[in-house]
Amino acid sequence: MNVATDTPACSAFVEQPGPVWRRAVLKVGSSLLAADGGGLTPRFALGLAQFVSANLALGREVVIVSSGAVAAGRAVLPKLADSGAPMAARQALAALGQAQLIGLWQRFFDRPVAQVLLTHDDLRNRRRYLNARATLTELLRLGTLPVVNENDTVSVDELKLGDNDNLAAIVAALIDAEVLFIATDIDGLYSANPRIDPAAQPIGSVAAITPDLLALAGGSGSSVGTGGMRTKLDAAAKAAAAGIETVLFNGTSPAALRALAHGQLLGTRIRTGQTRLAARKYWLRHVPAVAGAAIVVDAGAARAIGGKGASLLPGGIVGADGEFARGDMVEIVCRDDGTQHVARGISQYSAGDIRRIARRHTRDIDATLGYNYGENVVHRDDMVTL
Ligand SMILES: Nc1ncnc2c1ncn2[C@@H]1O[C@H](COP(=O)(O)OP(=O)(O)O)[C@@H](O)[C@H]1O
Ligand SMILES: N[C@@H](CCC(=O)OP(=O)(O)O)C(=O)O
Repeated sequence: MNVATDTPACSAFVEQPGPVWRRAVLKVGSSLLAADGGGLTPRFALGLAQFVSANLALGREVVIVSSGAVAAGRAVLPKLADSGAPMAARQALAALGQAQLIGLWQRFFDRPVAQVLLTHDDLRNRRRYLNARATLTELLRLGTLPVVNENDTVSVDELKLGDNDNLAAIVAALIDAEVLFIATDIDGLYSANPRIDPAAQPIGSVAAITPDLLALAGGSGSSVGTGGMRTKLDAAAKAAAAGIETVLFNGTSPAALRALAHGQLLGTRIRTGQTRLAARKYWLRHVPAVAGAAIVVDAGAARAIGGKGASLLPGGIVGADGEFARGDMVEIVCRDDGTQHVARGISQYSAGDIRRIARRHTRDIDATLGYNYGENVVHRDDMVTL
C-alpha cells in the first residue's frame, strides 16, 4: 500500500490541542477517496478509518459522511461520464459508485457499516428530519458505523444540498455531535487558495465566520471535489450555529493523523464560542410554535417538566389543542390552576395521536396507535421551560 507523504504546506500549521469529544461526524471528501483521479482508492481512507477505529475503541461515537460515489461510478463506466445527459448520467454514476463506496468503508471495520442516504427534503421536512435522527441514533446505539451520503440518485438539481460539507454539518446537528471533522486534501484554511497563491498563510484557528473570512475561501482544487473551501466554511457556520466546533485537517497527511491520534491537531479549529446547549435552547425558544397548538398537561407533569427538567410522557397529558403534526413546535400548558405556560418543545406525536394516548402508560402507546415513536411525547432536549 502507498504511504502518503506530508505535503510541504503541512509544516506551515503549528500543532495545537485538539477538541475533546464523545460524538463526532467525520466528513471525507472525494479528493481523498478518489485521489488518484480514477475510481476509489484505499490510499487515504485507511488512515482515516484507523482514526475512526481508535476513537470507537475509546467508546466514542462516529458518523462518517462520505463523498466519492460519483467519482467511483465514473471509474466503473467511464463512457457514461462523457455522455450527453449530465443529470441522469450523474445520478446513474452515483448509483453505481455508492455500492463501491460502502464496500470500501466496510473493508476497514469489524462492526457493520450502515448506509444512510439523505435528500434535501429529508432534512427540510421536520417529520422526516426527526425520523432521520431517530434512525441514526439507533444505528449508533446498536454499535454500527453509519456512513452517510446525499441520495444523488433521486435528488435533482433544484432539490439537492449539492455538497457534502453542508450535509455533514446538518448531520452533526441532527445527531447532536460535539465536533465536525472535515478531512480534505489540504492542511486547513489559508488566507488564499495556496494552490493558486504561494504566499497564502495558514489560519490555525477561527473565532468568527465573517464575510471577510468567506471571501478568502476559493473553489475546489481537484477534478473530483465540490465546492472547495467555501462550502467548508459555510458548513462550519452551520455547525457553529448549532454550537458545534469544526476541525479542518489534511486526510492525506500522516502528521495530521498522528496529531489527531494524540488528541492534538494540525489544521484549523473553528470555534465561535456558542455552546451547543445555548444554541439549541435559543433555537427552541425562538422558532415559532404552530398557531393555536398546545399540549395540555396536569399539574404533576408541569412540576416534573419545570422543576426537574423531565421529558413529557403520555401519562401526564390531559389533551391537545388545535392541530399539529409530529415534529412541530408546540406550547405546553397546564390549566389545573388557571392557564400556566409551562414550556415549549418539539412534539414527537401529532395532536390526533396525543388525544388518543393522553393519560395512558407509555407501554400502551403501541397497542393504542399501532406504532410508537418512543416513550417521550416531548423529549427534554427538545424542550425549553418558560
Ligand atoms: N483559502 C483556502 N484555503 C485552503 N484551501 C482552499 C482555499 N480556497 C480554495 N481552496 C481549495 O479547496 C480545496 C479542498 O476542497 P475540495 O476540492 O472541494 O475537496 P473535498 O473533496 O475534500 O471536499 C483545496 O484543495 C484547495 O484547492
Ligand atoms: N454526493 C457526491 C459528493 C458531493 C460532494 O460534496 O463532494 P466533495 O466536495 O468531494 O465532498 C458523491 O458522493 O459523489
